[in-house]
Amino acid sequence: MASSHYEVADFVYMDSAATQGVRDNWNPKISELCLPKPTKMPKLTKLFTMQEASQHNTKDDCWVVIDGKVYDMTSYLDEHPGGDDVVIAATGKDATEEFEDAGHSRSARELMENFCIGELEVSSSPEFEVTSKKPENGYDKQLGKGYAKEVVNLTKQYWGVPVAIVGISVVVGFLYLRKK
Ligand code: HEM
Repeated sequence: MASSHYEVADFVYMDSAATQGVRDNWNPKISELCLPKPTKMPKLTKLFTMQEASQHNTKDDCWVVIDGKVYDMTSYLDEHPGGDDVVIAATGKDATEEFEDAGHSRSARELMENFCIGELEVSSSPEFEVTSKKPENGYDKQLGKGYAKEVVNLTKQYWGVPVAIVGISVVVGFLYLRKK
């Protein structure tokens, strides 16, 4: 009988006498030998920029971005209990707040996974300023056809550090001069 199970066993016999013990107790299932468990297969996620997602903003082609994921709602618009206009108005931006404000049920959240087509590229989130020219400093990340000015964000986040350094230097200098 030539089944895949026997073909694998024959291959072991051809190996060497050292495999004798292994061979005698050899009874693997073919699935255990060759194939990774399907649950461990990596999932490929398509990434979209906000620029790209925002081009799908009509009744016939409607994508929304909710919580970092991109949903193609075109086929569901007519059935959407909240209407199509609210959804179309929420295209081209992060619609998480609007989605949450509508108080969607658990079944709505399960249903929406059927429309997920990918994820948003992190560097394309709206807090990044988009410029068409590549800036010269090293902080900027590429974003679709433009460039995200991450330096704007870094400045916002770390402005306190230089201010603290300057403040401390002024106080120390002042005390030093007074002592003299
Ligand atoms: C794939 C995405 C979405 C799915 C599957 C979905 C599904 C649903 C469902 C099933 C309901 C009925 C109530 C419930 O079961 O929660 C609903 C209501 C509603 N949805 Fe959505 N929705 C989606 C996206 C959005 C977005 C992006 C917005 C707004 C920008 C929105 C606004 C609303 C509103 C205003 C209601 C009516 C709530 C009410 O009348 O109480 N939905 N949606």
